[in-house]
Amino acid sequence: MYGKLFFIEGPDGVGKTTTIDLLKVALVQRSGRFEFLSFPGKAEGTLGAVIYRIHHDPAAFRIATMSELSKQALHVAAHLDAIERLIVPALKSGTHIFLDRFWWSTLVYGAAAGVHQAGLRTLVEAERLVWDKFQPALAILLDRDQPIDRDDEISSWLKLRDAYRSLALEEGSHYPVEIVSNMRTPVEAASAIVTLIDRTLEK
Ligand SMILES: Nc1ncnc2c1ncn2[C@@H]1O[C@H](COP(=O)(O)OP(=O)(O)O)[C@@H](O)[C@H]1O
Ligand SMILES: Cc1cn([C@H]2C[C@H](O)[C@@H](COP(=O)(O)OP(=O)(O)O)O2)c(=O)[nH]c1=O
Repeated sequence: MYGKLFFIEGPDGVGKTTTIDLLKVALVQRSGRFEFLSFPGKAEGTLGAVIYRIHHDPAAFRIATMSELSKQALHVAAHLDAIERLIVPALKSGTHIFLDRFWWSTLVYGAAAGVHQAGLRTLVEAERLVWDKFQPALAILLDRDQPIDRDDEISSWLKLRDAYRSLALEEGSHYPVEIVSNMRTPVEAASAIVTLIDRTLEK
């Protein structure tokens, strides 16, 4: 049987990494193997690692300026690499996959940067085609009304939050989507997610 695909989304500083660290511990006892991947990942020797560095430090690659749409196209390239090389083979072998981010981030961060909307949607469409029959079994949108430990301008951060919430509503008609509050302790948020995952695994 194929593994199930899970992911967590949300703007920077909402608590994804912290929650995932707790989920890794909690899900060890579950039947079926879980693999946790940051999407697209930044393991040395991968396209994802190079694109992560280009995103955060373009000057290191002697890139003086870069259009925002081309930046998102690089993200999509790294996603395609991870999907084809790692994720789909793992799902086919029966491993459950839990991703830190999904193409939702491409749409949300691209839109926030003001990129050409039809161009962005078309890039993401290529990625959706490559996911093929693998629909997410459960998408988690982690939610707060403010980021933690980040200097981001609050109004920009709230726009990202709203964009994620709208996307969650839109995507919820295609596969299960849950908005989980992180306005509580990390352990409480993680245990709410474990309950949702257990319910999904029982199906
Ligand atoms: N529920 C929570 N309550 C208090 N602090 C939290 C909570 N969740 C995460 N944090 C803290 O918030 C900061 C950002 O969390 P992080 O997991 O790195 O977010 P993300 O991966 O979404 O950017 C970290 O300092 C983390 O310790
Ligand atoms: C996945 C993805 C992330 N991003 C953004 C979100 C984050 O601001 C940034 C890197 O995200 P992330 O992978 O969470 O790494 P880190 O928290 O270590 O910086 O890239 C995009 O712009 N497009 C995408 O497709």
